[in-house]
Amino acid sequence: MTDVREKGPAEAARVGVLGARGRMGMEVCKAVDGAPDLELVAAVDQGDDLTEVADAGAGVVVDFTTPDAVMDNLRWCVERGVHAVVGTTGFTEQRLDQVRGWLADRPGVGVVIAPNFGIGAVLMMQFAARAARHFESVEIVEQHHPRKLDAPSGTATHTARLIAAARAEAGLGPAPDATRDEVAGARGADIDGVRVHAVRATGLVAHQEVLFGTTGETLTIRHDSYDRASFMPGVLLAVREVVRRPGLTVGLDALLD
Ligand SMILES: NC(=O)C1=CN([C@@H]2O[C@H](COP(=O)(O)OP(=O)(O)OC[C@H]3O[C@@H](n4cnc5c(N)ncnc54)[C@H](O)[C@@H]3O)[C@@H](O)[C@H]2O)C=CC1
Ligand SMILES: O=C(O)C1=N[C@H](C(=O)O)C[C@H](O)C1
Repeated sequence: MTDVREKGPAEAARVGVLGARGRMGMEVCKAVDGAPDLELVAAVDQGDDLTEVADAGAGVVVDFTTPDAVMDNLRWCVERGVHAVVGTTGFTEQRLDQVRGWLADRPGVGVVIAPNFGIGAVLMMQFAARAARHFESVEIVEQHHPRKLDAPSGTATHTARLIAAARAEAGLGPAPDATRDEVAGARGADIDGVRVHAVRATGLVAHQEVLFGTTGETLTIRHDSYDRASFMPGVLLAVREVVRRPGLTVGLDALLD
């Protein structure tokens, strides 16, 4: 089995895309194709053989598939020394630990997993984490196109966890809420004590509001992706950086600093 660490930088710029016929995959193929320093060498979707990626000599794989498919894909990449950039959702702490376990056996391999590659979305999450300790109330409303398979979104889940950690560190208890759910789900999902509401509507792409409240004031932090092109600068940044970052990197934050 060829290991990417035995390959030169030219091979590391050879990119394979998994989920290539999906909404994000198609956009990634276009972006990689248009980047002068990168070469699209494999475009794979469900039913295709992953060995296409190895045969094409891809040094980096980008995965935008489904939460059901991504773990097998990622394991396949790590075992073959292929760096991976992953946008697919569904990463629990348990899944991240599993990836860390695979990487422990392949110390030169890099994996970047980001719930959102939009630069504005990354900043929105950072701003929300910063604001969290100053407000007793917080709720998240994520809004997406109706063909999205999962709810709540990976971005909303990640944001909720960041906010919950910041609230715990600041010694904040649960947000005040005397409401009784008359209909199941009326108050949204509870992620680490943060309420998350998922809206699906035709015309939307990917949007999120974080609403904070305290005595006499509210703060709303909102991000909108109107086009999947918004994710591409972040994806290309990760493709270029992942070869220099062995191990697991979660989120784009470290790559933007
Ligand atoms: N991190 C980020 O910035 C973003 C993440 N996403 C996430 O990316 C994922 C994909 O989103 P979309 O492109 O909208 O979905 P999509 O449903 O349009 O595309 C998924 C594609 O993966 C293919 N696929 C399924 N199993 C496969 C396998 N085993 N091997 C190869 N291909 C396989 C499907 O046939 C489909 O073409 C979702 O989890 C979504 O939440 C979406 C947008 C941005
Ligand atoms: O499915 C999508 O479209 C998106 N998925 C990601 C998520 O679940 O957070 C990122 C973005 O919101 C678009």
